[in-house]
Amino acid sequence: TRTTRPQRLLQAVSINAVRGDPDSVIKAIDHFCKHTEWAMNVGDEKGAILDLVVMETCPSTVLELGTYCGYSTVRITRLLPPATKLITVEMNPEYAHVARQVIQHAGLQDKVCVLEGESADLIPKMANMFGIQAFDFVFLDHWKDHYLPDIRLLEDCGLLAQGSVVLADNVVCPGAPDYLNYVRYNLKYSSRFYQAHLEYTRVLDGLERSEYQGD
Ligand SMILES: Cn1cnc(CNC(=O)c2cc(-c3ccc(F)cc3)cc(O)c2O)c1
Ligand SMILES: [Mg+2]
Repeated sequence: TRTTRPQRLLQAVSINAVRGDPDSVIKAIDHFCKHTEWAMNVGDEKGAILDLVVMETCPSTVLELGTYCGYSTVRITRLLPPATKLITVEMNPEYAHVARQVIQHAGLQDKVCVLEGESADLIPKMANMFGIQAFDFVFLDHWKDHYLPDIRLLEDCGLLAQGSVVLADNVVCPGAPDYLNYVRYNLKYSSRFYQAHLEYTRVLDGLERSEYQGD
């Protein structure tokens, strides 16, 4: 096929979504994935849970690992007050390029920094790069076997503080068993599971919300 799935998703956004309207971008992507072509966005059902957790956290510094096409980036950023920044990390340059255009279509480009590269390389540089102490909210949605090493790296870099909330997608499907075991049985976290379904399907999945209790 000439075009890639992310490019076809972006085309659906540019045709069906209103420029500067994040909700119309979200609706256009969900419609595309339900009626045209499945894609690994967090989706509408888990997205509504993501919205609730973001709203109750009221974060001022946000990190997302795994941008893909920017669907969850738009979902989160549309809920943030003007002064806040969201940093999102994507290792695949083609995904990052599509995500920047989706984020721009939503009119949220001034609140988002899309970083290209490996999360393990970038996390240790973030405090200096952005002049931040800790992240109030972290959304994990990248390679599932990177969830555990990356949350440990965030701890070691002092980027989690008491009350920091880490929300992880796909803890059932595809699954992140080592990560779940860590956050559920480690006293440094208070963790709870939100049962849902894999985006746009009836397959069971869910999100794990883990609150850092401090050192
Ligand atoms: C290539 N790549 C770049 N980033 C990533 C990280 N994301 C995932 O792997 C991911 C995968 C699935 C999924 C795929 C096939 C299937 F049959 C069931 C589930 C769903 C998700 O929500 C995901 O986030 C993968
Ligand atoms: Mg996911």
